[in-house]
Amino acid sequence: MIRFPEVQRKAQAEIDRVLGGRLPEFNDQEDLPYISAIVKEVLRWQPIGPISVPRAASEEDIYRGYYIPKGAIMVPNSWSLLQDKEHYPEPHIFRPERFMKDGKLNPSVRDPVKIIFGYGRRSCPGTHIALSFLWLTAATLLKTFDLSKAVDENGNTIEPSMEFHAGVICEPAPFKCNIKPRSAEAKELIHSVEMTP
Ligand code: HEM
Repeated sequence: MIRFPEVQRKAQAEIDRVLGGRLPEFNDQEDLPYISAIVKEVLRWQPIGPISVPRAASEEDIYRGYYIPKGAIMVPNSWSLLQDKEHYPEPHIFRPERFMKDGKLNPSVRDPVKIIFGYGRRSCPGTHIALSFLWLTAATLLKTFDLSKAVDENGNTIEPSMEFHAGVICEPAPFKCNIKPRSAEAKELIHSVEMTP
């Protein structure tokens, strides 16, 4: 959101139009398709698991002309599937709109969820809970806070480095930013859900 403020503005416009002055709930998902599109694009654009869990071939096989001996270890390249130009034109660009059509989610676009949570019968059993919480966290943050670039002591904007740690789990390197309540009303909403000990 810090790097792509126009996405943040569009998401907040959708949230304000649909929710008015209240916080999002799980059952708002259908009415907030752009938030769902952002979650899909976040999972696609910089996948947390660019390669998936290796598999061993239980039998020998031939796939697209390649001979695969029994016992061969195969490493799924999720990154390459998520960067496939045929499914995601200009794949290096962060563009949630690629998942939308006529104001709704477009079911004909390949869903990154089918890739990022692994494959087959050992795919992630936490998929639904992870997606629900990702969605609710994104919607709640965007409803209540403005995220923006930090400013240094001389008043210069600090651009986020956009560096990512390489590894089995790929996460962004630490970066400075501003996170501020959007309004006095947003502040009240935040305090209204504060946990009491
Ligand atoms: C964005 C969040 C998450 C991502 C991207 C993710 C991704 C993955 C991937 C790629 C695998 C390997 C699947 C395969 O072998 O094909 C996996 C396995 C697994 N995940 Fe997740 N996961 C997430 C959240 C969660 C959560 C919230 C839970 C639990 C509540 C969970 C529980 C598990 C378990 C138990 C396995 C091992 C399944 C098995 O080997 O049979 N995951 N996950």
